[in-house]
Amino acid sequence: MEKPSDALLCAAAIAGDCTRLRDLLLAGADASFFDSDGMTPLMHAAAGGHADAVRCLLDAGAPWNALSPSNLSAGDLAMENAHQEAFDILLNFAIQAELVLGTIARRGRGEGTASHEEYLSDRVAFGEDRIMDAKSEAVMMAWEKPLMEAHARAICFSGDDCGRILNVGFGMGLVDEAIQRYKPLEHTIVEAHPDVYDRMIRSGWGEKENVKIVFGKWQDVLHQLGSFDGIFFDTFGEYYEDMREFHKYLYRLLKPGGIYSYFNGFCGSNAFFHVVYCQLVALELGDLGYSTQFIPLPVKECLSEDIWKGVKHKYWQLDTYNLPVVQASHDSE
Ligand SMILES: C[S@@+](CC[C@H](N)C(=O)[O-])C[C@H]1O[C@@H](n2cnc3c(N)ncnc32)[C@H](O)[C@@H]1O
Repeated sequence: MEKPSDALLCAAAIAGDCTRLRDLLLAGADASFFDSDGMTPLMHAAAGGHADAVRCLLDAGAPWNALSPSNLSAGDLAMENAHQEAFDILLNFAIQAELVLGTIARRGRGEGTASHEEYLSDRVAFGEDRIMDAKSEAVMMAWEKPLMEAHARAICFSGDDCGRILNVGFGMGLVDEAIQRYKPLEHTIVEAHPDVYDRMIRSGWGEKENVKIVFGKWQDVLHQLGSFDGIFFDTFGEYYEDMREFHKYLYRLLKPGGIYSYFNGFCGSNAFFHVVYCQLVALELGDLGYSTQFIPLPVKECLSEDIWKGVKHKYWQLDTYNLPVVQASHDSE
């Protein structure tokens, strides 16, 4: 139940009055209170750029990932208002929280999908501009073509020639079409869905001289793959934890000097959460000995409301896509 001190907490956060905030919190005010505008004290403090108040509220248990009615978190408000110090405090806190709890970490696409096994055993539907799963989630969409071309460019330029390339997740084959243009010596594609695999075979991918198709989940076939100059990872229905697991094998999958990239769709409907996940992945890859750079690509023009017709979950709503380019830290020095 709302207490009078809860509303006073918002007023103190708006004023950036830390002494008052601490007194109210000690007296039992609720740091996770939402006022009548759907704002928390932390959102008010962040929007006003009151860095000390942000710190004080986080220490008192204020939820960093609460969303306002317009889907903005405290971090989004600090970012929108260019309050660097408040933003940095929120970002560091969020990264630590996600490292421990992983509360917002889901996958890039298909947040509503019940289970990966279910996805793999259900039928998928192929359209002109999309592949849909049985639950009306988009498995892959044609608007991503320029992104896939950019990913192919990133992983196919690790040396003088394109060498051996691995793509995990065929989908519509957009990245693979782009990879083929670089004429790799060998191009291995791992795909786990029987319908997607059938379609690949029927469209002639099995007859390409430099292409090797491996049917199965990457988890089951990695041991037979060898090592590569370029790797792209883009699956569906999997969680951040799955990609993290894949990263553990990079040390033997990626040749020295090789480039790794992944579809960076994490938290694609909230700008701050997305930044948290860019930093989190970079941090965890850093611990494994890899450095990550993000190339910002504008995507606003690829997206219109129309393209999402019939799609349950709009998995991307941000104006900029951050394309990750990952290489061994000693290669990038
Ligand atoms: C988003 S699509 C890939 C799109 C692709 N990058 C393109 O350019 O069209 C994801 C693909 O990964 C496949 N997939 C999902 N889980 C997988 C797994 N564990 N191993 C291999 N493939 C998987 C899905 O069946 C789907 O075809």
